[in-house]
Amino acid sequence: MQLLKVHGSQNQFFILDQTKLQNQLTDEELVVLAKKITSPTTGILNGSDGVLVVNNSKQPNALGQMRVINADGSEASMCGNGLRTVARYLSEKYNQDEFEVETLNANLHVSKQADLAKGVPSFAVEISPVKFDQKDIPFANLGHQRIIDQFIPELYPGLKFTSIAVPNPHLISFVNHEVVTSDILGAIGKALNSDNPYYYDGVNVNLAQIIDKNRLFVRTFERGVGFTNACGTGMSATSLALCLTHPEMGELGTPIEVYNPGGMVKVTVHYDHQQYWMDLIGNATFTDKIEIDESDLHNLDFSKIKVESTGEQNNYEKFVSELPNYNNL
Ligand SMILES: N[C@@H](CCC[C@H](N)C(=O)O)C(=O)O
Repeated sequence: MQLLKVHGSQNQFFILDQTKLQNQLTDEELVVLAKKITSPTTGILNGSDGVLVVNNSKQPNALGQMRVINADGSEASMCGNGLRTVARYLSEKYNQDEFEVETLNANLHVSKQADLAKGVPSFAVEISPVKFDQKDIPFANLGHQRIIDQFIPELYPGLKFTSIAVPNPHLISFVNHEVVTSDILGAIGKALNSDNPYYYDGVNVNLAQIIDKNRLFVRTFERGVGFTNACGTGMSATSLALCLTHPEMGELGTPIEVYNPGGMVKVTVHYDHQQYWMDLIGNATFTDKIEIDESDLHNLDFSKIKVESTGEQNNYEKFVSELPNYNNL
């Protein structure tokens, strides 16, 4: 059995293709596997942010199904960076360049794109459905049905927030460089992802600096994970928030470059039939192939694994070294 270690903008995952197993892992086994394999101490290759589970899809138009298990064992409805890597995996498995992938709430369109740089494969993935209402995100006790560019001192004094489900839940604030690189992200992220009266299911928290027209730098504290190098749905939700709250800086229908601590993606925000949706384009990098016996996978025994590097990480690092650096953390 082969696992893959992959990343999109250094948002790290293991891909587990359940269709290759004689006996598929149960949901309970997936939870304990995710908790162990993603940990920097008990996991493989310094862990990851989550596990992407590939299954056959029963939907007629989808080439496969992706489930997203966060590092803490919770299941997310979507993962934008992860979907790019699953899109590449299915594209190579079935030799198709454009298709749909079933996710928890929707079948999403994906397509192979030109390499971002030499040896840096790239995919575009649809981010939708987009929702704004309290019940769809969800949040409570904030005195709003929708949160779009509102000061909410209960969440953090002096910052304006926007909250969007894509369909996993996001909270976004546009801030200056000092704030984006400060420990405020951790303070808000930890408060809203532990027992709290506002985001009672947790929320992905994104702080964004507007660098220029159609150019952002975004840091994310992820629900079920913590600090991450990048969050694809977060950067997509933040690009939509930019178009809504700062239309002079973010244009619908035009690629927005979103820099993050792990690299850069491009997000195009669309508005059709009274619905928003986004295209997220970025790398889909496979760093390592991991051979593990199926029985060892069930028993969570990583002691006999064989790891083979793909060599793609060097290409990715060269690509990142040529990007402008807005990080300065
Ligand atoms: N990293 C992801 C989002 C993963 C899910 C998130 N932790 C949640 O629980 O909503 C991305 O790239 O979108």
